[in-house]
Amino acid sequence: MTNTLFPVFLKTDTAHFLIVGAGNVGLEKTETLLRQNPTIRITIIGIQIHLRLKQIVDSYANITFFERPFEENDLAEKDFVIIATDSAEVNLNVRNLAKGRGIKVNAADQPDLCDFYLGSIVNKGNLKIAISTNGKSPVLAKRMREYFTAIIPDTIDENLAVLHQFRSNHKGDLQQKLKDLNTITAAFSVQKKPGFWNKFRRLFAIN
Ligand SMILES: C[C@@]1(CC(=O)O)C2=NC(=C\c3[nH]c(c(CCC(=O)O)c3CC(=O)O)Cc3[nH]c(c(CC(=O)O)c3CCC(=O)O)/C=C3\N/C(=C\2)[C@@H](CCC(=O)O)[C@]3(C)CC(=O)O)/[C@H]1CCC(=O)O
Ligand SMILES: NC(=O)c1ccc[n+]([C@@H]2O[C@H](COP(=O)([O-])OP(=O)(O)OC[C@H]3O[C@@H](n4cnc5c(N)ncnc54)[C@H](O)[C@@H]3O)[C@@H](O)[C@H]2O)c1
Repeated sequence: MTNTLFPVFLKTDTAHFLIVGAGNVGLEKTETLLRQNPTIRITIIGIQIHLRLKQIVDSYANITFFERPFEENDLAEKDFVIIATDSAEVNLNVRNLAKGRGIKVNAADQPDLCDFYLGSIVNKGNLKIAISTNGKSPVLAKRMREYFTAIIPDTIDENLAVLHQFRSNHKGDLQQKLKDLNTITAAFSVQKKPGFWNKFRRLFAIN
């Protein structure tokens, strides 16, 4: 097995993230988290802070910043750590201390230090797709995000609302409910769109 990653969808309302490093990468990762949940709880540590990140910190009550070097106690009561300093030594130290406490770690440019990777995310209301290339090509993950964002209509969220309603109101037994749900979603079946995968193959020049 060469790809053993298991995607999960994390509830961010209850999670507290620690970001160590407040430069370009710290900024990018903060924006990435905020894009999914503007009220996500984040603590950021950095000796110096990127100007734009300072503006973000100042405008979000849910983000706390400490302008100093990382200390072990920063890990207290954190659920996840994103490591983004420009010192490989500091990054490794933070990772080892976090591991000792059972806290899961992402290190921006060091896959070997990561317990989890951040994915590229397609957002269509309640439909969310997370994309990974198993660390092989983040830029392809970005391209795939752009592709799926373009081809999936925004109105999919309206379809979801109707389906949710139907699902909640259905009075039949489970077998009947499943049958009916499959029937009313038949328009989304791949078999109904034979041209789709050919177009996809052409786009990515796959033989
Ligand atoms: C998906 C996304 C999420 C996010 O970070 O938010 C993400 N990277 C994104 C973009 C991106 N990152 C990089 C480029 C420059 C082009 C290139 O190198 O390809 C671009 C493209 C761009 O910016 O346009 C540089 C880079 N990234 C990593 C390395 C180190 C290495 O590979 O060894 C290097 C080289 C550093 C160097 O050379 O110095 C490593 C990782 N990057 C990952 C995630 C994880 C694997 C995800 C997967 O399985 O695919 C992993 C393993 C760890 C992690 O960071 O979680 C986000 C897309 C957001 C979007 O949707 O737009
Ligand atoms: N900028 C990018 O897009 C990019 C892309 C790929 C990889 N990287 C790598 O990622 C790392 C970070 O890049 P960057 O551009 O964010 O660097 P940066 O210099 O902008 O930021 C580094 C941050 O780490 C902080 N820091 C250093 N030692 C610390 C400590 N002991 N405790 C707390 N904070 C500490 C600094 O104060 C600063 O806020 C570098 O190793 C870089 O090579 C960067």
